Amino acid sequence: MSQKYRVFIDGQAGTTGLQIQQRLARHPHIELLSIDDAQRKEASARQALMKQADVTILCLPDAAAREAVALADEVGARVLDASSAHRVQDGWVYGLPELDAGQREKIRQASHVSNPGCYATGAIALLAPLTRAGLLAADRPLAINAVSGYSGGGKAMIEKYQQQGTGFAAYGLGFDHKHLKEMQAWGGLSTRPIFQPGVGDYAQGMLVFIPLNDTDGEPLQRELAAFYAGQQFIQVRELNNLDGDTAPYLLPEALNNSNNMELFVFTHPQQRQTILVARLDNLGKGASGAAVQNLNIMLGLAEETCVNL
Ligand SMILES: NC(=O)C1=CN([C@@H]2O[C@H](COP(=O)(O)OP(=O)(O)OC[C@H]3O[C@@H](n4cnc5c(N)ncnc54)[C@H](OP(=O)(O)O)[C@@H]3O)[C@@H](O)[C@H]2O)C=CC1
Ligand SMILES: CC(=O)N[C@@H](CCC(=O)OP(=O)(O)O)C(=O)O
Repeated sequence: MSQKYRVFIDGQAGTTGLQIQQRLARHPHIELLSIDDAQRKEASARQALMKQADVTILCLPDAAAREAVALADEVGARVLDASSAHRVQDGWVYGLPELDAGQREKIRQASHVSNPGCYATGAIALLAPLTRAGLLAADRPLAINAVSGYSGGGKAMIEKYQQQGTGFAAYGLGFDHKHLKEMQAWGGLSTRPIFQPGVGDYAQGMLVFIPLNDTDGEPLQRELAAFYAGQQFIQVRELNNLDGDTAPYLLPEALNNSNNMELFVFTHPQQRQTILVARLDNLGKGASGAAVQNLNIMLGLAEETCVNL
């Protein structure tokens, strides 16, 4: 196929934007429309590029993303939004292609696709098949913990960590993290979970944990393995399968620069205690890799093209 699709990245100079740009620069079917640096926050220049583009990818803070969508809608532009502004909003399709059997087709047809949050990608991938199968009750009170590399906080956090080496920090202690809504909505939960993340003194890579008391892990692992069988980017590991090289530790950086995500189930059958874990690159399957995967689906291109850095 020789046709090239035009893509404009609004927010191309940010962390997510740059990573998408790097991926798309070598994409055989994409021509990147770029904006003059001096004009990158000017509405009219951005809107002109949105009009020319087959898809505009928004890599902006939430408020700026909302404004950009208004500009895009005025010229009927197709949008893929990496921000958290539209993830549970009517009229938008949630860009997790592996969510269920019909999600890819919804993404392919959509004019407005919202790329999932990094933590939410891991939590929803673990929860959705299990709540749907009735193996986890929708109203079960859950706690979700996670650790992310500092690149998850964008340019400001990267600068802070690189200059000051701030060390590990726990947050989410106000019970209001911005990924909670999408975790609950797409994870199939009727009860709001507690979500308590942390940021580590390393650049990228994340682990998302869901500990479960009074629960056997084996049927959960079986369901996850069956549900994701054949998916290119989600690998379900064997029960209690720690990395051979690094056991007893599970390292957050193992999938960096890839669009892959691993799901693990650790269980103690006698104690009936289980921990579900997702491992992914917050900038890969958690952001830019996922955005390129969604873009490929929106344009009817091979899903795996240039999703890895
Ligand atoms: N980092 C991550 O792991 C993930 C981030 N995201 C989301 O992606 C979006 C971008 O995040 P991230 O790349 O980390 O953020 P960054 O802070 O690294 O980049 C944001 C970019 O947007 C630009 N910008 C801000 N306001 C405007 C505006 N009004 N018009 C045009 N450009 C503007 C900024 O410009 P300037 O350079 O001048 O500041 C900057 O280049 C956010 O919504 C974030 O939540 C999603 C998943 C993961
Ligand atoms: C370490 C860190 O600060 N992480 C960010 C989440 C990054 C992310 O996924 O952002 P989006 O919701 O825009 O997708 C946070 O907790 O707010």
